[in-house]
Amino acid sequence: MEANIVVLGTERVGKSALTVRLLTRRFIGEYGDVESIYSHSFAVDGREVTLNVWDSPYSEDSSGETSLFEKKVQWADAYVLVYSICDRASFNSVGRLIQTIRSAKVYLNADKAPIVIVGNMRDLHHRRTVLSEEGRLLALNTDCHFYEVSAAENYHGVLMVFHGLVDRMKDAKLTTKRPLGFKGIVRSMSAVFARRRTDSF
Ligand SMILES: Nc1nc2c(ncn2[C@@H]2O[C@H](COP(=O)(O)OP(=O)(O)OP(=O)(O)O)[C@@H](O)[C@H]2O)c(=O)[nH]1
Repeated sequence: MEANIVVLGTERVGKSALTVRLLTRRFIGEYGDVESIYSHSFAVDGREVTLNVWDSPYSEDSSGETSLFEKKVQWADAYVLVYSICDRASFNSVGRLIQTIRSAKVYLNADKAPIVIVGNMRDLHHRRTVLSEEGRLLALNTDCHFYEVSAAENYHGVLMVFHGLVDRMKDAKLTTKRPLGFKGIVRSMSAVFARRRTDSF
């Protein structure tokens, strides 16, 4: 099984931290503004699963309808929408993202693509402005799944987010990887560690 996953959310909510945690098990603190697709393979019930995870720095177009944003939505088989539990605006934007994704997918006749809502930075509970119940309620009302995690402190929680998505996609036939149609988007992990800034788009 091969599946494409897009990680979305407003700025500095921990999108790269979650992605890098999944890939390397490490939390490195600061991450470059690198637009990247990473491939990650692991075994589930004896079958190899490959996830192509698209992580991008936040920009205004992440909540809009630009062609790059639409391309991401179309490319993805599933979505990880991240907010920070210390940032109410980032939580509010998740609701809007769900609507945008769902309308695009309805248009594409693929509106059942799983969406996971992730409240990150759980370790900063003393600065919390979004209650767990609010995240859970949003997920319930929008037929999404919900996790609260700390990319900084816990690898297991991050793993659960992505493995949970795999469980939901297992029965779907996601064996065909759709081409992106442009080159130069795949960056190596070394680009993240080197904090290299790119202007590929
Ligand atoms: N305390 C804490 N800090 C975190 C956590 N996750 C990420 N951070 C920090 O939050 C900041 C932003 O993290 P990033 O992963 O770069 O966030 P992003 O959403 O990719 O940001 P953009 O690229 O600007 O869109 C960094 O300083 C991280 O170290 C977490 O779980 N706990």
